[in-house]
Amino acid sequence: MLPISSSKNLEDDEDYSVEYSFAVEYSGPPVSYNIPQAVPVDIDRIPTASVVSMASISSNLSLPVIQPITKGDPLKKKLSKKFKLSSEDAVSPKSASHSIEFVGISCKSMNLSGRSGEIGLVDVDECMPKVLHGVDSSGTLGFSDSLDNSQELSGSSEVEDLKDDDKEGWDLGEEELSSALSSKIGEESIDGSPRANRASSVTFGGPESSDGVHEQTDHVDPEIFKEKSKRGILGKCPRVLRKLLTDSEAKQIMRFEISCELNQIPPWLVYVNGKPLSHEELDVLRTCQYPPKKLKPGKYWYDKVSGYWGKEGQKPCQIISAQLAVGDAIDLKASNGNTNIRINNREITKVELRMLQWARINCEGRPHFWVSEAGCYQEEGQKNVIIERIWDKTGIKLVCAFLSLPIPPESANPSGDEVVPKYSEQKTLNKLLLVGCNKSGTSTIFKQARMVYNVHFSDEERQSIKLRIQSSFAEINPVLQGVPVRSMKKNRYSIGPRLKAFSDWLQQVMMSGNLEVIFPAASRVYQPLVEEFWNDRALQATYNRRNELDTLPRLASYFLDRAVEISRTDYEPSDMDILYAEGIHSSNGLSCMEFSFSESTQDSFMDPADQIDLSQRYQLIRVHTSSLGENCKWLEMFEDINLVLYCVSLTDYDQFSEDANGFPVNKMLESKKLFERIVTHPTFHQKNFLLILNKFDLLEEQIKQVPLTQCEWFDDFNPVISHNPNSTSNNSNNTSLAHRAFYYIAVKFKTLFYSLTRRKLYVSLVTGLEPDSVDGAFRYAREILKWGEEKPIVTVHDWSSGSIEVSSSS
Ligand SMILES: Nc1nc2c(ncn2[C@@H]2O[C@H](COP(=O)(O)OP(=O)(O)OP(=O)(O)O)[C@@H](O)[C@H]2O)c(=O)[nH]1
Ligand SMILES: [Mg+2]
Repeated sequence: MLPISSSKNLEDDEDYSVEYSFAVEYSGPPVSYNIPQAVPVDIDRIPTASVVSMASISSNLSLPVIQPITKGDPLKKKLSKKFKLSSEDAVSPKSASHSIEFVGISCKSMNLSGRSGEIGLVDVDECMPKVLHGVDSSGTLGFSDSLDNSQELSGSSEVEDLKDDDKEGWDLGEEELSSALSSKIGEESIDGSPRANRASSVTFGGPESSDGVHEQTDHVDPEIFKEKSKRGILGKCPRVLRKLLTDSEAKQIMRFEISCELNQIPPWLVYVNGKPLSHEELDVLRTCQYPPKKLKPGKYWYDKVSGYWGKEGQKPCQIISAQLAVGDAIDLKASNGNTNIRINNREITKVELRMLQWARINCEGRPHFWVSEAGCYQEEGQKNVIIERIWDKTGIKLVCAFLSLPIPPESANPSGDEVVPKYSEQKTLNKLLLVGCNKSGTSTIFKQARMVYNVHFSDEERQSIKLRIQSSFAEINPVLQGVPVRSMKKNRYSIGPRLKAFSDWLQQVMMSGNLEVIFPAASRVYQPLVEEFWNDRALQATYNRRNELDTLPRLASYFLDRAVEISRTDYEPSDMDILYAEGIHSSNGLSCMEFSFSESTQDSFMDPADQIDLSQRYQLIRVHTSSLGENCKWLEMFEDINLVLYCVSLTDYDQFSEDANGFPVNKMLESKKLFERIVTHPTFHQKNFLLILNKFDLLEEQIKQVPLTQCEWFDDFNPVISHNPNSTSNNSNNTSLAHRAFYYIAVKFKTLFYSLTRRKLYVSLVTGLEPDSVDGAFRYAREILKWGEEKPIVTVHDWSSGSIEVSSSS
């Protein structure tokens, strides 16, 4: 039936979607199914509402207050059904006012206007934002405390009721509202179990959890879970409210929402060491110096002695203030550890054990430790032996950062040269481990990556780098001066007595180990001398023959060219200086940084399906082999690494180092041995490896002088023979020779890797000193990670067919 039009012609009426129906009572023969009952509509009882006053929240924001719907209205029943009120809720207890609260939202908001008895939809533009507050169980509409203005609504006795403690809040988002009103959906929107109502929060936001990710629900009280997921949207402004209000108004409302008493965490939903908290305990917890961050309802454990705090069954996530009178005594299995090692009567988790091992705390014999708030370890039964404060150990904070373990709150902003990256959720991080033999170039690649991905050096870091460069420069000078003097003709290479004295003094200072302390001041005093020293004919003559000096590191050339500038007090190291400087990360053999990729031109040519999410975070951990311990036993700390980058210097084939007994070992063979050890380490079982063949620029030079066969592993390298008759091999071209050598070495490692793991090794050709080259290698690493996600079991690649896939950016 079409609507009866009183004032308009049918043709003018736009809304043909409105349908009416009528029903008559069935009076036919009996049927086997239930016949729908028609409930007659009593026109007089259709609810009406009208704006009775304007409630002001602030000077420039007022919201219309709507007249309550009268008791026993059919609409009330309809609404309660839509909102799935349980029958007890719908039946009105005399004084309790259960309020459903929602903000007049959605582009079509509900207009319960005036007394004409019509309910219609109007455009938002035509009306003020409506706040429809609560149909309570007695059928009243009104404000709840969250707007904190119930006083202003005097005159309405129902409003007074809202001050009762026993209020019910509901999340009602725009979708629910509009759909409830347009009778499209209903059932799934709101759940109203009585206890949950007591605890549920009052929100202006939509019902969906902000990040769309819910925490693990098993073994979690459904009540806690519900409360937690609702809490996530507190203070988050729904889209529509943003459209309706100005920024500051919306912000103010959201602030009200957060501070509203009803929205505070119900203490009985926060369990600490198995016991729900009281109001007082929650207060203690919230107001202590270092409270738990973003506390939500849930089950937690708390170690009162040390302040460690975590979710039940999980490793610690924070260190809060110690000695708080909160919760019961801690349970041995609070964090679900299985290490047999206890800290303050809690069995610790595997990662915590790794942290202790890294800190070189002896964990043999299943010790039980007492750990103080300050981080002092004491073994039970050994009263006098107190191990130094764990937080004073070098590198420990870095270790915690990549193990995602908490550090003490007061040291969250550390000083000194330790860079502690911001803690990120483990699950979103892709972890890359960069490792290689001595001088393979790992720290150069690490520093280069820092520059490429804009992980800036702090002022403190720059300062310590500056001292390091200045002092290592000072180390070079005497070497340069001392060595040739003995072996070369005196008249040409010897220096004058004054400079000799200076050089001797430097050497003395170096031996005393005080160079870094003395040098900044010394550089000011001696800067003219350094300049003179440098310009000295003898030194220059020596410098010109620097290639003959084993003792002179290659990088010395770079710094010697800048000698005068570096020895100035106001010298600021450039990025290039930092890149070339050695020993910057050597204090603990461990460096760690987080980065993400910026968009590159390469990416824009990619198929959108292949493009990689730029918000992905990566963590690069560089570890020096000396920190891996005997037989690389500390590698087990890195079990959650996603990709191992193994770095090899291509020039190692003719270089030697000394083994433990003082015998020379070819460095390439040494690197091969370490590679085998790491690849076969149980921690890295089934992990992907990317081999970084580094220092290609140097290989190009070196291969002209020294054949690759110098290393016995490469004795069958024969670049003259070409299996492909079509290839125009040009062996006089050294670049191509270096490339051939690179391919050959890559295949050697691939063969080795395959024999050890039956898997494919990825290879990347790199020149660590070139940013694009390093960037290329990391982008390749990113692709490998992506393939790993798509097909977790990597198929074996047939490298023997002659095809070798490499990422080459040199
Ligand atoms: N020419 C050239 N030099 C490089 C390259 N990569 C590293 N180097 C130099 O090789 C030397 C050793 O590099 P590092 O990055 O310090 O090596 P490492 O792996 O950190 O080794 P440790 O110092 O033992 O920790 C440094 O002098 C670097 O400047 C490269 O690709 N080309
Ligand atoms: Mg280094």
